[in-house]
Amino acid sequence: MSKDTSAEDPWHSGGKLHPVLGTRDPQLADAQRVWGEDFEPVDLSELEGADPHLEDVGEQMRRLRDALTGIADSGADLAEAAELLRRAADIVEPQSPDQATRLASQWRKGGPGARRTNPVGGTENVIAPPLRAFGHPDGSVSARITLGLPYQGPPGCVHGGMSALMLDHLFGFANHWVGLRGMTAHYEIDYRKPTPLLEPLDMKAWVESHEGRKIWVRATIESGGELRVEARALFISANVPLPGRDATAPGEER
Ligand SMILES: CCCCC/C=C\C/C=C\C/C=C\C/C=C\CCCC(=O)SCCNC(=O)CCNC(=O)[C@H](O)C(C)(C)COP(=O)(O)OP(=O)(O)OC[C@H]1O[C@@H](n2cnc3c(N)ncnc32)[C@H](O)[C@@H]1OP(=O)(O)O
Repeated sequence: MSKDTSAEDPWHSGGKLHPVLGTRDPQLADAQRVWGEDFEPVDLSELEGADPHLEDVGEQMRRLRDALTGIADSGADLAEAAELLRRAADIVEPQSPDQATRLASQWRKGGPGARRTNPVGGTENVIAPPLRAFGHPDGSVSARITLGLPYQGPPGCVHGGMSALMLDHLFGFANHWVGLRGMTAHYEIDYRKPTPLLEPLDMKAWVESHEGRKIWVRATIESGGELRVEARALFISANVPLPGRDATAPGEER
């Protein structure tokens, strides 16, 4: 029988989590305008105050990411920016512990897990689309996001892999919102209509059914009131070893 590790373990945590402190939340007001004042974000783990400089670096890098994409034929002079960025990298790189150390530190007991850095919505991950999920009383979760040029696939459209990535992540939230968790085992996706860049996308995910270790989830992406993507997946409740923990850590349990 597994012991309850939920209080100390970011991978095993269940139930309602708490907001990430110190994180800017530009999407909450927008989402509440769309879905009503009572829609709450799916709470994330309460983290000790983020380093404001780290948040700021992330924000400046996202500004650059968005400003750089497609700039090539504009005549912009980037020489000074390149030099400043080289200096910034020269400052940060020597201070950054090796990746194995940073990985383990994310998964320490009571630590943040990968929430700050995951590739969907991680505020400290500059490649992450800024997805913010909201939990609904009916057990579903939703997110509204507008993606820019860095996420382009077909002309003017969202790359299908981005849609798949965001929905897979939203499945994780859908599980979590109803107290389940698992690994994606099987994932099927139908792209019904092109998904536009630069226009709001409304995503929804929910647990359809679950039995034993199997959790079936569904999700959709709509834009302009039209269905663009629908997906279904099977999650299997499973544990994975946590980086930096010894072999008797909860990752071994099932
Ligand atoms: C993710 C939770 C995070 C928690 C953090 C907490 C709070 C954060 C808040 C919210 C969370 C938000 C976001 C979460 C982030 C991301 C979500 C994305 C999730 C992923 O990014 S995840 C990575 C990709 N994922 C993998 O990397 C899995 C690799 N894989 C395996 O690790 C194994 O494959 C495993 C463990 C899946 C099963 O292995 P196993 O040995 O434990 O079990 P076994 O094979 O016996 O299967 C048992 C029964 O499932 C059936 N079954 C199995 N596979 C099937 C398939 N494909 N199709 C149809 N049926 C299948 C069997 O047929 C059998 O059925 P039956 O019992 O009826 O015979």
